[in-house]
Amino acid sequence: MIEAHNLTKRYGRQQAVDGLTFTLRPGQVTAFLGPNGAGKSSTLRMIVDLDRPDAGYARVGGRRYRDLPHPLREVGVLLEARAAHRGRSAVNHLRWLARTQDIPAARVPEVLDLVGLGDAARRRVGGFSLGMTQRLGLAVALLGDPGVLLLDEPLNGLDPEGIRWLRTLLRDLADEGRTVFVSSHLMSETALLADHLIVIARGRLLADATVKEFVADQPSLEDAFLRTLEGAR
Ligand SMILES: Nc1ncnc2c1ncn2[C@@H]1O[C@H](COP(=O)(O)OP(=O)(O)OP(=O)(O)O)[C@@H](O)[C@H]1O
Repeated sequence: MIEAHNLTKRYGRQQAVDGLTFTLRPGQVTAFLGPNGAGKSSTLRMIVDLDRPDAGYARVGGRRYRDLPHPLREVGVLLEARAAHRGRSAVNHLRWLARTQDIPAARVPEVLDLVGLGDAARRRVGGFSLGMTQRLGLAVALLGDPGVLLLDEPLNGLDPEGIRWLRTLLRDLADEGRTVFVSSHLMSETALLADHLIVIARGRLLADATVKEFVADQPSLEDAFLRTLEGAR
């Protein structure tokens, strides 16, 4: 479970996140939607303590991120897909992370296979394509077999086969009882991927609903989304 309560963040004069409150339940894929600059990444960063809120708080499984003894084993995060050391191989990057979090080394080949990087395990990360880099980011997120996944635009850079693969993977992870939170700008993909939606604009909550409820009588998720944004102006 992920809880945000009155989460608020200002950068200088920019109100990035403005009193956001929501609760995400396990067993569902929740999409995080909002236009550019809406505050999605800022919210995700505050959930995992990469940024301090000015007010409010976020909790993962009832605890603040900083109080989790082995964060990677509880929350899998894909925020900056290019965060891996470029000179390292994928397998060495994951082994190093596993060591820091008391995760058995045997998990490394497992996650590499899971994300389809088994054959590229020994290649330098610096030579990876965008899609491969996303897959490595997912491997990092899945390394600790966490119950909560926070993925910032994980579909970016994936080819159609990769998108379908990720959709199935996220569905399976949710069906296993995990909480899956995914930001995206791809409306038709989101409609296929998500059960639930959190929609924000200018840091404020516009909708917290099932995809079905949110789309209601609109022709598509894209229509419902754009209409909601217009209504909030
Ligand atoms: N470190 C920072 N310093 C200054 N301003 C920031 C910082 N991080 C975010 N902002 C500002 O906060 C607002 C929200 O940005 P954020 O990246 O959270 O939005 P987003 O919804 O993830 O956008 P996108 O869909 O474009 O990735 C924007 O106006 C952005 O310029």
